[in-house]
Amino acid sequence: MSATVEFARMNGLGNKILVVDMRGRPDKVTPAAAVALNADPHTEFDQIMAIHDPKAEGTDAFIDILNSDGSKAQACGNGTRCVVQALAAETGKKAFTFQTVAGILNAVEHEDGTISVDMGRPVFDWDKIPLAEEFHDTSRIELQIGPIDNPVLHSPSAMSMGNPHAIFWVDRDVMSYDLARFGPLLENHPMFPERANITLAQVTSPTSVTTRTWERGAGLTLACGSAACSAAVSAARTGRTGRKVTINVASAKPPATLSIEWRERDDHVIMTGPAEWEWSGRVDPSTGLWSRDGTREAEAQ
Ligand SMILES: N[C@H](CCC[C@H](N)C(=O)O)C(=O)O
Repeated sequence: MSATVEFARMNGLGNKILVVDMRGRPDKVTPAAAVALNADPHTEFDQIMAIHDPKAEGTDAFIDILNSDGSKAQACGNGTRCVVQALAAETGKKAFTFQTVAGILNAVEHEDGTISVDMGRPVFDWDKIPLAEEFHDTSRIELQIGPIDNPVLHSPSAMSMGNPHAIFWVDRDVMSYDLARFGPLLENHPMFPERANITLAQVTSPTSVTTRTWERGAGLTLACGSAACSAAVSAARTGRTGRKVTINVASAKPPATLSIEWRERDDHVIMTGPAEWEWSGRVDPSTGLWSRDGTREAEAQ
């Protein structure tokens, strides 16, 4: 078995993704490899999407998702679009069914190159998100940060989109908050036994929401697809918007949008947006040692 495999550096609205081709191998991308790749400015990333051989009939691949701290994620919307683009370019297929630890995901690439991912059903039960305390209604939970009588952020909507999310509603520019400071405190708050992705959301119309996210296990990222889905669902669930919204991802560079529909007929959340290939190379999935295709750097390594 070769020591190295192909990988591609891609992004979804600036969310930094490494797509690693582990097909035909029994091993996994190790947490140590993830940490090493993230420590190098050329390969630093938010998520690794490792494509493995399918484990279940009717699926195209099993996808393992790692955060940049080496921890596992159950869902990654932006990364899933990157996987679709990579596999569509390789195979010419347009529709895919993936298996992840969180379940089955269907995705399709459209004529215009955008990609829709069916992210499945949102989960609102407090113990499945999971939260540490019982809440009958998780659309507004008791949690605040800042001075007790004048909190900076409070009463988030909590839910799982396969992975845990807390959405804090704000009424001014999401970029004006010190999320680098509050993000880690909230991600690791005792309310979230499996930690949580933390999103600031400003509703700008009945069909649009602006978001910015601190990701569990990855920190401040330019964009987060599952958080965009969670903001859209939570906005509709609390009567702030309808079930079809445009999410303006304020931190994306340049600022960009995702279309999200929380489908009435089957409760599924459909996320549509772009993916972008940047460059390819080879990587050792156990150590993270890598080289880039077609460059001197590759020859040197
Ligand atoms: N960037 C991803 C989410 C990563 C989730 C991860 N930070 C976690 O739940 O641990 C997305 O586009 O959905």
